Amino acid sequence: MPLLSAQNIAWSPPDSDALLFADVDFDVDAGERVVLEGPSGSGKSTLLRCLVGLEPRRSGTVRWRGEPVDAESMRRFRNRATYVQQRPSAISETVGENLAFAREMARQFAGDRALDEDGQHDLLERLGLGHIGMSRRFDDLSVGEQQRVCLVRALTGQPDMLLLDEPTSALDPERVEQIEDLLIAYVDDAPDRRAFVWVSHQPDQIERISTRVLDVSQWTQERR
Ligand SMILES: Nc1ncnc2c1ncn2[C@@H]1O[C@H](COP(=O)(O)OP(=O)(O)OP(=O)(O)O)[C@@H](O)[C@H]1O
Repeated sequence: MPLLSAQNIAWSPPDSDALLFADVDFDVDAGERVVLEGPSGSGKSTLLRCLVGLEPRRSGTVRWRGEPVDAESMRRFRNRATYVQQRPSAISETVGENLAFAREMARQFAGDRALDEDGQHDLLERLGLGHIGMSRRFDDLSVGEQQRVCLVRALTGQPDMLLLDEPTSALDPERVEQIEDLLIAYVDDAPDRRAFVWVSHQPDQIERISTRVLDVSQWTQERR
């Protein structure tokens, strides 16, 4: 059974009937590293946001391990299939508070599997942020630093699926490959239960990270 199924999903902006995309239908199996590609404005970010219920769909169903995701199961789903948005944002003021909040959420949904403070620090170190001050304001970090803190936040619950919207867009090439290697290994270490869906439009990156590529423009509609 697939980890995630998107079935017949369509979306239009709240104030319009003009569909941006329709008939979106795909499965993601455990062990897969799927890239969502497509031209700018084709709807890659919006589709990810639809999958995790942050954009209201016009139609369609999202299934997690075969079960439809509804309002009741949404929080649990988001903790098993964790979304990392394109523009990093703070959930609390300081770096330390952001990480503590992630641990708190992860404890609720992932129990013993969740990373503790040491686990988060190991990860920060692997991402080149070993010395970052816990009292620094998240909003004062560079975007590249924020992206890496967001990745640590997302990995704290050790989710089965990562839904990643251009998570390396603000980083230098060396750091980009470090993060790619880390996330590839994350899936490949538990291919029977983990996968990612990663929005990217850089051909060299797509080549390095993907086992399958989905082009969103196959679902994009002519806009009136
Ligand atoms: N809430 C919204 N209301 C109105 N229009 C929206 C909304 N969200 C997205 N759009 C529009 O939908 C289109 C697709 O946006 P989206 O960010 O999903 O594209 P993308 O493929 O991720 O682009 P990029 O590669 O540039 O990040 C854009 O024209 C955008 O302006």
